[in-house]
Amino acid sequence: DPTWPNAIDEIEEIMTQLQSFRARKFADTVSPCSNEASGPGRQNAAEWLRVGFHDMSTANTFFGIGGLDASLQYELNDGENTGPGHKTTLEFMAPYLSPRSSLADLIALGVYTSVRSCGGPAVPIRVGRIDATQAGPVGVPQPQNSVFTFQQQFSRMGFNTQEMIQVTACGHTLGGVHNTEFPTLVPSGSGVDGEGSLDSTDAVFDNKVVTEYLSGNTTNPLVVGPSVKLGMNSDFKVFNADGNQTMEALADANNFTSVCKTVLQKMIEVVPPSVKLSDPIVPYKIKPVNMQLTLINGGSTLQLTGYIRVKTTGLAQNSISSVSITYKNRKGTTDCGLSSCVVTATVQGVSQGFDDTFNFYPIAANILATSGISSFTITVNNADGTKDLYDNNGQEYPIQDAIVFQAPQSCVLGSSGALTAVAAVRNDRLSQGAQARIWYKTPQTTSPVPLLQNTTLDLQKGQCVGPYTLFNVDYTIQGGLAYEGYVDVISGDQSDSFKALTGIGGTCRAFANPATCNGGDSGSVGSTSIPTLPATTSAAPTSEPATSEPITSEPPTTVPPTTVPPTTTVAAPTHRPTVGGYVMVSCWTEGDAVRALSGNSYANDSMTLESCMDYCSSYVYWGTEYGRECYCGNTLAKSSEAAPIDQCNMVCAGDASEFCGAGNRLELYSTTVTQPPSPTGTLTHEPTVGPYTLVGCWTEGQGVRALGQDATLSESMTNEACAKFCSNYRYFGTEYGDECYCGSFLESTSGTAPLADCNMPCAGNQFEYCGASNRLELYINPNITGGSPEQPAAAGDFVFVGCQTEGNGTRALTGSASATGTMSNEACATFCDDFTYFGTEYGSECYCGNTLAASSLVAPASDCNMLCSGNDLEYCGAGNRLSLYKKKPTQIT
Ligand code: HEM
Repeated sequence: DPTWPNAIDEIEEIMTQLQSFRARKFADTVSPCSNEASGPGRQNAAEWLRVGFHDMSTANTFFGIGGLDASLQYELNDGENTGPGHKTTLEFMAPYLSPRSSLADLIALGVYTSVRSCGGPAVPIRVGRIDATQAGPVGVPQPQNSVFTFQQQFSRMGFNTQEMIQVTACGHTLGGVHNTEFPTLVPSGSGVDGEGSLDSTDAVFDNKVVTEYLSGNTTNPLVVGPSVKLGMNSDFKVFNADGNQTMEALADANNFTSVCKTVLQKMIEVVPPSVKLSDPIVPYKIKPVNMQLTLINGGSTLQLTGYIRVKTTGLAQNSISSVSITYKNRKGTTDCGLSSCVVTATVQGVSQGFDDTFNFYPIAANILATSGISSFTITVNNADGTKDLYDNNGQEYPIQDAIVFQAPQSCVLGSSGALTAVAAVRNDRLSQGAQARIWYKTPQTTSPVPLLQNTTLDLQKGQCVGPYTLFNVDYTIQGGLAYEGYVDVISGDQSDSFKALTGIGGTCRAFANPATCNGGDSGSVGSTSIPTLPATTSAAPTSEPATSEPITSEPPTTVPPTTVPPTTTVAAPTHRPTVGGYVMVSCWTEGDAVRALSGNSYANDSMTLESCMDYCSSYVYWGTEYGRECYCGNTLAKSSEAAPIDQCNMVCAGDASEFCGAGNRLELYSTTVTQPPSPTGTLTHEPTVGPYTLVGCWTEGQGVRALGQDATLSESMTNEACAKFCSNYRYFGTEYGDECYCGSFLESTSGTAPLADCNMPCAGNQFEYCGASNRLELYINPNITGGSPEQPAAAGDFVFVGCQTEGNGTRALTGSASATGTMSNEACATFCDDFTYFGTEYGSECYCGNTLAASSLVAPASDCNMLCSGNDLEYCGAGNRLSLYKKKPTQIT
């Protein structure tokens, strides 16, 4: 493996995590190879390969300028890059542009991705290309050129005649020539969907382009047909440049594959001499992913979260039982306070690339903020009892705790671009100050891809919380692309970098229960200026307000507090129904002269349910007792038994908002999974939760919450918990993993989003999704009637699409129709059950269909404003307006 962290990390992830858990989905539009996501006759895989060539082909290797540098984005109107395919390809890649993945590297990766998706070789990918900021010279080979010109052009690119023939044959095994771009070569009516294929298998990376040419039965429009007379038969001119010698060698299929691998690699490695490319990317065997420290519990705990990704290609299923990390404290020694330095996890999800599969093991370690962390090692615990230790090529995996980005206290609003970035700086480093480098994208008029820029700002010193001090800065990202931004926070020689703004919420959360300042600049304690950016909405999640008086950090005396914590502003303690993958069993007695749980144990004054869970994460049971003790075990002593819940009345020493048993009473939790979960189908969208059914993934409203009537926030949030909290409401939705919103109706500016957007696991259950930033995991209980008229988000098995016009001279939906005086969206859903779509119109009409007429247009949601004849709390379209619904995707039914 490369030494982690590494400059290849981001591209490696985009390249290999294609599907399922934490998928980056880079191959979606080019899979399968025949996919025509941009319209009929427009094969995306072929377009991606051609983009690689066109961007490179203006290179001048004699002067060392140009090459694969993404200058193509500024050259789309120069007459050499005709057709829509270059633009659609670059637009698709644009969101992947980041401080760690240049557009030029993404174009190179596109060559690998499209070729591999079409069954071709794995073209080696090296990264480090630098993006041009303006158009380069012209010089893309054009079909009317002479063979002499072609040879000169390719020689300028660094290719000899043989390589010219090879790389052109390798490119022209995919896709075709288009009538729209080359009407003289592919006249109207010929080809399929206006496309004349370059070989008979235009969606397979094979050598038919060679063998058909040699055998004389090719239909390649650049070899035969009208191109011959017009002198535009460029493939003939190129292929024949050495009397077919090179083509004959390519008639061997294996040779074709290996030659293409070589010349396509050469093609994407034409770069200016100033660019230093990395070694070819080989997927890590073991890779820490998204490792993040966050200061929590009033400043007493640094929570380490992230995943250990393990390559499982070729391994038998379930051959790994768990993965552990063993960390060292800030000083580099193995004393982690009273708690253990080992955290163990079982698999949470799997992902796949073209050639590899990966398991993800979620890490959640609560580390004493005073002792900190500097590095960790990884142990893979195999099912056969053996262990494999990984130490990052002898360096251990480094984690710095000098400055950490505080995602909960940071926030960004997609609409306005208002960003607040908050970091925690260790008090012994305050003299170094703190900066934020903000990476933001702004739309360009000269390119379909926004420009990535950055600015560095000083952070303002704020509140001191225990051994850390919070710093913050406000910045507005112009241009509407705030969610594609990133932040690095920097203090002297240390930084916590590449924090994607998609990963932070819309509401800055106050830092709850700050501990007494410890070693910091006490002068700043009073100026608790961490801004709580008001969400645009009335109902921000109700986190506990920050206490103005820090909670005492003195260790509890022998009798820990038994009831409400000392300040009235702290939320009342609760029994948490779930903690991580564990559910509460009950309050439980110790055994008769034996411990109820006889595995490991520890005790300290920063006890929380989480820290006990982490400590016991390889056990079936754990329990906290007497506020500060933690016990683990795989069985319960026979003589122990359930006790009334109110006997567990001592709050946790480290978190006054939760209970940790009492004297001789365990707050007992048990794992929800008896077996380690199988590595497939783990994390899911729950189709039903009690009486609620999943509608899908929905956006927040514009400037107002989609569900505005009640809200709560919890570190043990699940869809079940939110359903319970919202049980009087027609809708509930979970968001950002730990937020819960209720409403009797849905705001009309909230709309559907791709289900894949809702990609955050619930804070209280790692196996179910709870929305994401600005995305609700939305549920409806159709039996509860709403408070005011609305367009229901779902009816039967259908989900609301939008308000649509009728077709132009035709009905939008032509399958079946009915009209009654008792119409409702539910009634129409039942009537249209066999169809893909239904729509209600003019209050009492119902139409069904499997397709929507192309001339039916999107209308403002407010146009669909006629109440249903059978339900005056719902809208059923209007005159010439359909309230359109579509069947739910099978994933969520
Ligand atoms: C003398 C050199 C070349 C010439 C004159 C040439 C010319 C052309 C022309 C005229 C088209 C039709 C474009 C359209 O109608 O959309 C085309 C398509 C294509 N070319 Fe080339 N090409 C050359 C070399 C290459 C090379 C080296 C590659 C890549 C390695 C490549 C990849 C492709 C691909 C994949 C398509 C299909 C695009 C699609 O289906 O959208 N070409 N080429």
